[in-house]
Amino acid sequence: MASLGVEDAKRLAAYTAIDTHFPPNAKVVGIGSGSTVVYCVERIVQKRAKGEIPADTVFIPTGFQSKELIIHGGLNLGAIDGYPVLDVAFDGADEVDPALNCIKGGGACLFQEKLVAQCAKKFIVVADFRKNSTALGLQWVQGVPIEVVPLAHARVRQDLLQMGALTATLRLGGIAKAGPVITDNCNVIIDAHFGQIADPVILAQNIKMLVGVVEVGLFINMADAAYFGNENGSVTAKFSTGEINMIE
Ligand SMILES: O=C(CO)[C@H](O)[C@H](O)COP(=O)(O)O
Repeated sequence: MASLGVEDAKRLAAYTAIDTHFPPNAKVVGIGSGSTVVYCVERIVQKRAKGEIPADTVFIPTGFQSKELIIHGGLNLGAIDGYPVLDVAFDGADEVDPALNCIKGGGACLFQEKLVAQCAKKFIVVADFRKNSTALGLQWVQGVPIEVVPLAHARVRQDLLQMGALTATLRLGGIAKAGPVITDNCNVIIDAHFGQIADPVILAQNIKMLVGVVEVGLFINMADAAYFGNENGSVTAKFSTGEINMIE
């Protein structure tokens, strides 16, 4: 029996999702952010070279990293303000619950990721087995990423703690940058851990109401399908309909 490492599991999920959900006549396709999406682009480039993907398909990034992936893959780059309707978008996730609600924003790209997902007729999540969870907040304990206007960070952190967050931390750049991570939209990120999230819908609404919050890394009822690469070489495909397929 195969025993895949995390990177191979990511690649397996990404390739399976692209092979299954990339429309043969796709006009506009969204590309998410993170390390798993790299394998989506890898697969798209392979298929395009074989003529299985139209040469004129336009690809919409969700931030700096995916823009670079699209350019370096030799794909046609578009922008979301020029293409507000997408055939499909592929993106990673930090944690996915059985209803396919997701925590996203581990790479600080959640605002553009949510905008692109919202514009897509289909939103497909790709991830490794670690992200397949029974409830949000159980496995991704760094906290829900929240994009905040810099001037509001102190107040929003206070508000989150009052709302019941166990921690609400301004994300710092570490050794790469003195001070906070600055998003592609020139904002900061607060990671707020609430423990196991009982009701992600209400939590997302309440956080979004706070003055200074641009977007919340809780993606509620957005994903149509999620593909998880497993250690044994299979892929678990979960759908918003509740259907689950094991692809061996
Ligand atoms: O939301 C994201 C970036 O903001 C990523 O999609 C998420 O963090 C998953 O990343 P990876 O594929 O590297 O595990």
